[in-house]
Amino acid sequence: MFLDRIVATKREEVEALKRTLSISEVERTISELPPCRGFEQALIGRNRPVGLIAEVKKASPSKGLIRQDFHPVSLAQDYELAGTDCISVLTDTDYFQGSNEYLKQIREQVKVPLLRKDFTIDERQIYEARIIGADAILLIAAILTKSELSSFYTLARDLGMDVLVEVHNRPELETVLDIGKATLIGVNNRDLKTFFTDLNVTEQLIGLMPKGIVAVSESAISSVDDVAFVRGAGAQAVLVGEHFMRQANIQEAVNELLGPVTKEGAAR
Ligand SMILES: O=C(O)c1ccccc1NCC(=O)[C@H](O)[C@H](O)COP(=O)(O)O
Repeated sequence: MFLDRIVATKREEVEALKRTLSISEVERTISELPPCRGFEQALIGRNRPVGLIAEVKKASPSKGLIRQDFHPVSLAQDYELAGTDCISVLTDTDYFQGSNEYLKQIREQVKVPLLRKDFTIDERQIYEARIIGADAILLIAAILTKSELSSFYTLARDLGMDVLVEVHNRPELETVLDIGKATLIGVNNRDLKTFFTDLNVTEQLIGLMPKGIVAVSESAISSVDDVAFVRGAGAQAVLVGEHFMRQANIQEAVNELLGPVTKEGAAR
């Protein structure tokens, strides 16, 4: 299964990190870094009725190469100019043709809070995320134990980052809610094991979330009707990658999908 292959690759990457990243050294470096930009806060005070995390995504396991003419900084600048609340940057190299360098370069050029989109399975990756300039990390419930979800969440928060915790089914959501830490939860409409996508997953899971959670609908969103559907289901924000990556004019595409900026920030 593809997800198992991705996690196996991450285990190899973590072994390499163990040789190159000293936690005491990175803790010193991190203590001198400026604070993170509020990722979750940007979604709460969103620029439009529905918040947007726009993704910088060159390729994917399900679709192969998505964007040939791929200039990550220029894409991120277009997203920023279009009033995107947050940007997600895929840093996995083997399966998404992403890079830590892309996130570092984008960090230098845009002010929008950044999500490091990767498959976190070890605490070293969390330190690494902070050092390369992430404001938030993704924790995927499908690949972590309950105890890992809890301890990785706490570590990321201790390092000043926000955490988007991703679920795809009811047992995963129940585990996350049982831990009782997550305030920002993403429902992935894509089953990462089969790649099958279904926006109804958003409707099913957001209905089970308590009040106070910032809920994000992720994946397979490509039309105004899709946005209206997940918004009607209770999503305060959407995470969109492939649809934007296939457009020639990114700024126009953002405004067509989400509507114009209204700065209708909403309380939870
Ligand atoms: O996108 C994939 O094919 C994929 C396969 C296996 C694991 C994760 C995968 N994608 C990560 C994501 O969650 C998406 O990049 C993100 O939600 C945006 O989705 P989309 O708008 O459909 O590009």
